[in-house]
Amino acid sequence: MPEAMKSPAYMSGFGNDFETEALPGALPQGQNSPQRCPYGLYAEQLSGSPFTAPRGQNERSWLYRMRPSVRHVGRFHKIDLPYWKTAPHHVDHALPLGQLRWNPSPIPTEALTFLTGLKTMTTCGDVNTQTGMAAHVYAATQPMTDEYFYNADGELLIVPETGGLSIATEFGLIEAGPGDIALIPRGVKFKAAPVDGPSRGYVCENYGAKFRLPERGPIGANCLANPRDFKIPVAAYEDKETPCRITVKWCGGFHQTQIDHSPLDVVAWHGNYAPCKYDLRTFSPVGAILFDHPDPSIFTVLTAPSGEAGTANVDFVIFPERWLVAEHSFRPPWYHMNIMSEFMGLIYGRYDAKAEGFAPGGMSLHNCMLPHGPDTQAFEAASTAALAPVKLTNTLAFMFETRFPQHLTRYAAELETLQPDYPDCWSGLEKHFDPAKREPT
Ligand SMILES: O=C(O)Cc1cc(O)ccc1O
Ligand SMILES: [Fe+2]
Repeated sequence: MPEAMKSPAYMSGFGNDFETEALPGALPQGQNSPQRCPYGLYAEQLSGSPFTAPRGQNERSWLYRMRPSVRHVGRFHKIDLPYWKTAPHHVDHALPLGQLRWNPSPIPTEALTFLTGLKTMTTCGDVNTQTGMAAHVYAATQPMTDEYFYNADGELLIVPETGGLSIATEFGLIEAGPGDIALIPRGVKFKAAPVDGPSRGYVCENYGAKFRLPERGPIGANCLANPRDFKIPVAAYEDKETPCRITVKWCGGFHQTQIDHSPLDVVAWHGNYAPCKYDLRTFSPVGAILFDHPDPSIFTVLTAPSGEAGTANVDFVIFPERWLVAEHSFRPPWYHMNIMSEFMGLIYGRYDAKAEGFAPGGMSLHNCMLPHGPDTQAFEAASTAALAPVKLTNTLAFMFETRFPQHLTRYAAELETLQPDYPDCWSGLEKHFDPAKREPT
């Protein structure tokens, strides 16, 4: 009988209704809640949407476990995770408004877990009204061995950039490396361990409605993120009777409880509320095949709606490898100001609008209505380049784009990796206007 989760195995399909059992016959058939469950398990429902949510958005799973969650979680004491901040979070730094960019933080040498190594860069919205999000960075050098966590405040979209994470959840084991994302729904217990050396990356904590696949509209039934490329773990459990700690994040506070066993004791489960992983390199981009630069919404991998049509609580957008073929066009992003707030990171390679200064593991923040666009070098190169088809290779940037203004934490404002001269990247954009000369030079 497996006592610990060893190697991951997955099922396919975003939001499907799955059933999986780690022991034969562990999953009750034909009903959810038999008088007595197989193997002496307890039945427990985990609801990710209100019971009465419309069928298409109704999300819940049934878990068959050694002990109900009430035996894992309760009798808390408060703990402090001082770098993990939650909206609404009052501004406690002196940094004025501006376009911001940070170099990557060095990988730490001290012992940090995914939890203790997580630091908040921005927050927005309000966790109490289940709106908004937080953008975090994490650096983990140590596994969460007998430490478990769940987040009542939102789901976690984890974006590894260096090293990978092995994430043991109640639903089974997920491994995610650079180029993958992992999505851990609100309320799902897990522990994370770095694999391949220390792991560094980004996290979007989504306080709002769960991430879902965007509509494809006239694109049709295929391309962008295809549902079958989302991988959902098969059931796997720990049967471990050792002292363990569970930390719960609840409305911005951290609460801990001690137990004498592992909470990852789910032997079988069925339902459509489950963690998953996705390889961003399986995203099939659709773009401009004749001229002009489309809005980046064509690269939306997942969207968390806000309730107002087309106005996301947060979109997760990527800028993957792709061909640039547009004729008589300025191919990089245009200069723009946006009502939405854009937090960006780089997983590998270079970003075409900022070939220098935006490094893997680094970040930028272009907040609500703050102008930005290609740096001087990128503008000049793209304005004069021969417009042959060009493949952008070795590049994977992403954006957490939210309808809410993003407020900087003190940690982010005072980070020594903040680039004080970032706005200078546009200072070479000179006036070329000449009323006597219509033809561009
Ligand atoms: O600002 C950015 O670099 C992100 C971005 C990319 C793009 O192609 C169009 C708009 C946009 O905000
Ligand atoms: Fe932008």
